[in-house]
Amino acid sequence: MSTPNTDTNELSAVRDQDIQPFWQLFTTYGREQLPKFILGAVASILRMVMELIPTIVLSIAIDSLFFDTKPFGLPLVPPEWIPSTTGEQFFLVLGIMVVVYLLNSSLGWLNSYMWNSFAQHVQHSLRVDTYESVQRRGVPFFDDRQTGDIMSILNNDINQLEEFLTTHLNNLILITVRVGGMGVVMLLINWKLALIPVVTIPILGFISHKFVQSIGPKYRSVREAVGKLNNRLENNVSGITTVKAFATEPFERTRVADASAQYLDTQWDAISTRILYFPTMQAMTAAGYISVFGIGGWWVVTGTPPLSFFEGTTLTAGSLVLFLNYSQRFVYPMRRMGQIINGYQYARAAGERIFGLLNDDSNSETTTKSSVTNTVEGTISYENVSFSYETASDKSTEQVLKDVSFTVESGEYVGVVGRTGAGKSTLLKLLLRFYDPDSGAVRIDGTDVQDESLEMLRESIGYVSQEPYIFHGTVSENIAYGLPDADRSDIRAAAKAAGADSFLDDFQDGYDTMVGERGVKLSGGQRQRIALARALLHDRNILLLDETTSHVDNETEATIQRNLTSRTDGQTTFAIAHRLSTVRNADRILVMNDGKIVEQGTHEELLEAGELYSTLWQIQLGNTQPEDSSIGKADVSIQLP
Ligand SMILES: Nc1ncnc2c1ncn2[C@@H]1O[C@H](COP(=O)(O)OP(=O)(O)OP(=O)(O)O)[C@@H](O)[C@H]1O
Repeated sequence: MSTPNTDTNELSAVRDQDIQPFWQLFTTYGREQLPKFILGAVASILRMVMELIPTIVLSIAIDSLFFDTKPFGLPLVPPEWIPSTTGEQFFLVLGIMVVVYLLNSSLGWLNSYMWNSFAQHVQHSLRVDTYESVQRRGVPFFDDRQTGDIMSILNNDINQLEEFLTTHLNNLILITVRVGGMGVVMLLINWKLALIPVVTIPILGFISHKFVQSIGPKYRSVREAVGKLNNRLENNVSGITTVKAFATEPFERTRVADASAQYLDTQWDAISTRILYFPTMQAMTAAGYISVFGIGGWWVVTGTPPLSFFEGTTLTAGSLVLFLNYSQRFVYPMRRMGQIINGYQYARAAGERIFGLLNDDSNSETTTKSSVTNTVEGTISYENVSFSYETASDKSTEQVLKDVSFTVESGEYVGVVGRTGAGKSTLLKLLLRFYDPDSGAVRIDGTDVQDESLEMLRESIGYVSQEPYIFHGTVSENIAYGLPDADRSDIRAAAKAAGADSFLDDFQDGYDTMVGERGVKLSGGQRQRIALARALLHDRNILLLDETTSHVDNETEATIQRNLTSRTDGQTTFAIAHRLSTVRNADRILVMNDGKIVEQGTHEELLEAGELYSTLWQIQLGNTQPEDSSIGKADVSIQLP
């Protein structure tokens, strides 16, 4: 039985697991890049220290050089190093400023270089690993999920983590050092006056925290509304011909307007909270700044502190300038704090989704034992195979294949026919191990396919699915998919055998024609023939053709059949077909009905038996009408042989 996901929203449900995304990110992906991270962090810290120095030096210059109220001295510098004349002292201050600003710029460059390199390399490794992990999943994994959900992990979530590493984590270090450094310097100069700006830090932090708490759910609503609006627009644009054909433009306009209005409402709700945040932060910082200016200014002007609390400490004009400069510079970093917390929340959620996927191996394709066969002869047997799909939304386990048994000799050409939904495609998918049977075994050359290496198994099989996928690129790239070194003449020969040469020769760019996304520039029949050519070029020992020529005209199909007969000589071939003429000349035809093989034999034998195959044949000839209402329209409408 397939191993489906029973949770429709499993990719978001992984958040509930005990995942420490940042720990895992640093221990698994950051380890190799650790020197860059450390160097970047050190540069970041030193840079912030450098930023503190000019204001300190300015405050000393004001007191000692401009107003001469204090003897000249520099913290941490021995007095014997200090020059004696005012002019020399001034040039020392000037020199310090120049060196500090030069160092600051160099450290800024080093910090950005190391940090970006660290984040980009981590992002790259993480994306490739996550893609590989997705690619390893079995087909049931993809059956139960929307492509958009998987894409959003591979793209948005990984970008979100990268942005956190590049911007927010770096900013966090910068802000901590800057605000902490300024706080410490002020406390050292006048701890009592420093209490005013320092006390604003936790208040600003609290406001930021409250902001994030209230804006978080609003952003989530915005993202949901964006998702709905995108889905609606994508659906409508993709289905524009249906919209036009059914003249439903007014109806669709209303639906788009509704989705857009929902987006407007949620976005406005978020904006009205956001625009309150920054002025509040500014007002708080301004209150601190004005208090420092009021108290400090009065103190410097009168020479005495305005309140008895401040007695026992001194304040000079230079120190006041430093206090005012530092308190004003609190606003910007504290504003950023809100963005950092926001970014952290986003990145954490993204990390949980990414690592939830990476840590969960339950849907991965596995080979139970190592490869036991090296080359495949092509004898295939199904032994009492039963199978049912189980989907997330519908837990019913109605059997699609019921106790199916048959054997096909190497080199046999086998047609598979039957009503729509009889289980024909599923039968072939079990051979490819897209799904595993609930009971029974599928064997190739006597070996259970579950005991083969998956790679070996699939490399022995050429498969053309009912809706073949054409990649964006040229015709020849599509035919030679997976064989980049294929010879042009081999590509042409495969195309010829698949009946594609006739239309390719008419194309202006021939085999170099760009086919558009999913091959939109080709007709259905042309797409099928390119997919068939692709399978033929791979020249595998087993060939599975699922309705491969259903979209081509009878004449072309007859040509393809003739080519296939000679080209697939020696290959074990299964060909599913509704148009019975397609498999008329098969060595054997398996007739399926309701998950069982109800008849098998050659065309003539089956006609003679007068059972289901014979009925279907007569219907296709137009000699009879379907009596059994369960013979679907699709069976009746197919073309005459
Ligand atoms: N991935 C899937 N998940 C759940 N059910 C599925 C899945 N694929 C097919 N089915 C169901 O299994 C049954 C058999 O499908 P299958 O594609 O094998 O039939 P078929 O004989 O090839 O039909 P057709 O001739 O229309 O292609 C159908 O009822 C179908 O709805």
